[in-house]
Amino acid sequence: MTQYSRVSGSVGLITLKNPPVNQLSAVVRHGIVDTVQKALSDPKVKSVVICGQNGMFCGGADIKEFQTLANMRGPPLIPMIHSIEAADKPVVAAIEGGAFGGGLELALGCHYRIAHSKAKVGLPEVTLGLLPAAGGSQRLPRLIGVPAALSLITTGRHITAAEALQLGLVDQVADHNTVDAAVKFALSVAGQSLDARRISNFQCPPVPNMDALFEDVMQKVRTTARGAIAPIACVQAVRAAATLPYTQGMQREKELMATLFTSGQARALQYCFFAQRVVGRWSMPSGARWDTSKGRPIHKAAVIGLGTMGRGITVALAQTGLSVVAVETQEKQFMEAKKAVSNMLERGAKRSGKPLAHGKITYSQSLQAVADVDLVIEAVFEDMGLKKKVFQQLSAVCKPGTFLCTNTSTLDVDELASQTHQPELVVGMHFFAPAHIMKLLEVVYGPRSSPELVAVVMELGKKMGKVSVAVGNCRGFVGNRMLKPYRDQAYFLLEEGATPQLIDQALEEFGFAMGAFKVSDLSGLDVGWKVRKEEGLVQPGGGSGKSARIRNGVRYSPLGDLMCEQGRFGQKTGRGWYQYDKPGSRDARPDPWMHSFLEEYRARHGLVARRISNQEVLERCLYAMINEGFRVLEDGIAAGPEDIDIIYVFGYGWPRHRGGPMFYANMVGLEIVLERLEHYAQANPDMPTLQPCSLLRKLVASGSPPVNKWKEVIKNVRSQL
Ligand SMILES: CCCCCCCCCCCCC[C@H](O)CC(=O)SCCNC(=O)CCNC(=O)[C@H](O)C(C)(C)COP(=O)(O)OP(=O)(O)OC[C@H]1O[C@@H](n2cnc3c(N)ncnc32)[C@H](O)[C@@H]1OP(=O)(O)O
Repeated sequence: MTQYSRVSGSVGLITLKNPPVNQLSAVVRHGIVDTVQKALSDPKVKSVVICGQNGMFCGGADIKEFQTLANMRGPPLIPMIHSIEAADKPVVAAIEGGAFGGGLELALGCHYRIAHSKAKVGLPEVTLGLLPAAGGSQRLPRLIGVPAALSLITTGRHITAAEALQLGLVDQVADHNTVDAAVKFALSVAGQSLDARRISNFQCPPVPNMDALFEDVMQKVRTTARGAIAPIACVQAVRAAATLPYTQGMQREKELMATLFTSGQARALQYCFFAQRVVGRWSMPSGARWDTSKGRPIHKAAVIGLGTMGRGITVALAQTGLSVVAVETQEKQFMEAKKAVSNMLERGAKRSGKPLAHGKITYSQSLQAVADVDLVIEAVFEDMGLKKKVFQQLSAVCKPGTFLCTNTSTLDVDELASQTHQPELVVGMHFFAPAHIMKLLEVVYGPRSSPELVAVVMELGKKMGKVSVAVGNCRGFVGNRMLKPYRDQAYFLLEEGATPQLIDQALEEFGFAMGAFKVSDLSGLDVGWKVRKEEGLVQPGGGSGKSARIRNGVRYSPLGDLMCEQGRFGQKTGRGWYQYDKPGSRDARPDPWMHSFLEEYRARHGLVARRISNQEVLERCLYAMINEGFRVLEDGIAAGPEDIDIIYVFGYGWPRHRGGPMFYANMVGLEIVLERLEHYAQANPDMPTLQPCSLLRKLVASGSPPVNKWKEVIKNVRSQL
């Protein structure tokens, strides 16, 4: 786990060996303590280099050890790092690949840091619901100053070696062999005084108006944290570094960490870390899996339809370095799209510092231009007739073996596949707007989809920087399917006495970026109206009599339809569930009109408004969504709860520190979720989405196992079907 050797005559070389990222598990910590001791006590050794094997310095503490305190055995990190800093021989960290969390804290305990030019460093503990508690919150501000340390520690962002050098976080950047450079450096500093190299002895560089700085940062962090506690603790810890002597600062770091370490938020965020990796190991009901299915390289791709989604997808593809053929048949849209894509690429290049990808795109107004591409993503208007036609044409035009993907968010992928000669080469690629920014990609396979294609698309998603989740084909796939009962409950609550602001506030206090009604105003009420009209659900004036609020025997709220009849489509018309200064404006303000609209609606339907509590809003909206999540699992549409949770965290604004809807259900307690659903279902027999799903009942009957054990119960349930 830790290898020791003497190199170049007088340099003790310690190599961390713990795949995959040389995380600081107990045995590695043991190894470091032992080998440092060995190097320091060997008179032939004049200086020491610490490096990691396989081009990776260290990914930090072993997060798996955090699952239970009982797992945390072995030498603790803090004294281990102190003993390195206190050493009387220079210790140099040779950082290849990355130094993250405890890995960077270890490097900060060394007297010098040399990083490879491609290495990255950071303190991402905040993203795991923690803070850098092996002295990182105290040493980093002393080394690089309070503002830069606050920026790194409160966001957890990874920075490049070049930025680290500029900040003074590393002393040298190496272009070639970092360990050789570090050994050479170690030889050059042997015997030199280390007084000025021990960071814990430093004072934080003075900052003018320190109080104002911290107040300002705290306010910003509180706004962006949406209820997460770790970013706030991070600010408090850095403040301790700026205002207290080192030992007292360390004490404060420890106290703050103790609160975070056992918090539900830390559990949720660490669950998300591993869930994100679990979904990469996709599987299909056929038994095809990520490790047995091989894709093939894609050199050239095409996008059909350059509306908002098509433009974003074109940009995302071009940014991966692929050649892209962008097709739009309508002249006006074609011209506008070229300009828009170009602007998006320029903004992206500015943001990322990467070269412009203009040259990668060829534009065409003819579908014939895609004849030689390897993969096509169709992003035309959401209309089954139109999409079918496009798929028939693609099937005729493209070379055999071309993968055909649809960006539909609502339509049946299998029906589209059946329009082609090779339905096994068709899948859904459900991007989220804006497609070049949003991280989520739902990869929708049908019963005939080839595993090779799923492998190709999952890999392509990764190249585009997306978190791709493979799901089965059903109405709304996973994300939108679960969103429907959530939205329905929000509408029903309006009928029963709530206001859009009351519901949104409850959801935003829970941690959602936006409540259900603000989201509806943003995406446009007319989108759902069009779908409902096509489904024959809309009645002029909302309908009348008892049946006005019932469709197909289940409760229906015509409120959204009535809003649309009044031209209230949301932000785009300046009026929706809220009012806006002007069409296109984003600043939602409560609209007094809504009050009379709802009162008149309730009077017409004989409804008496009652007081709705935040608790009821959360229980009805979230538990209805979670209940649908259990159905999704039961139907085999998602492979596991992790898939659902990652879809919600990355695509639907679910607060990450609550771990996703299924993890949240587990945290609340499945028996409580079941009991509340039963309660609401009994009170609302016309709302079948509140009837607890049989998988939920079975999980409760099986003793409510933790979320990572659900798959076993699901397997049993499915084998009985
Ligand atoms: C009353 C109670 C009081 C209790 C007080 C307790 C005090 C405890 C004191 C602790 C001191 C704190 C120390 C420190 O501050 C805390 C930390 O260091 S937390 C960890 C910080 N590090 C990170 O967050 C890095 C996480 N990793 C990554 O970001 C990436 O993995 C990477 C390093 C950038 C590499 O990325 P990739 O190359 O893309 O590889 P993957 O991400 O796919 O990972 C590959 C593989 O490795 C597993 N893994 C990665 N990092 C860790 C880790 N730190 N620990 C364990 N496992 C890790 C990852 O899960 C993958 O495995 P797979 O899922 O594929 O099996």
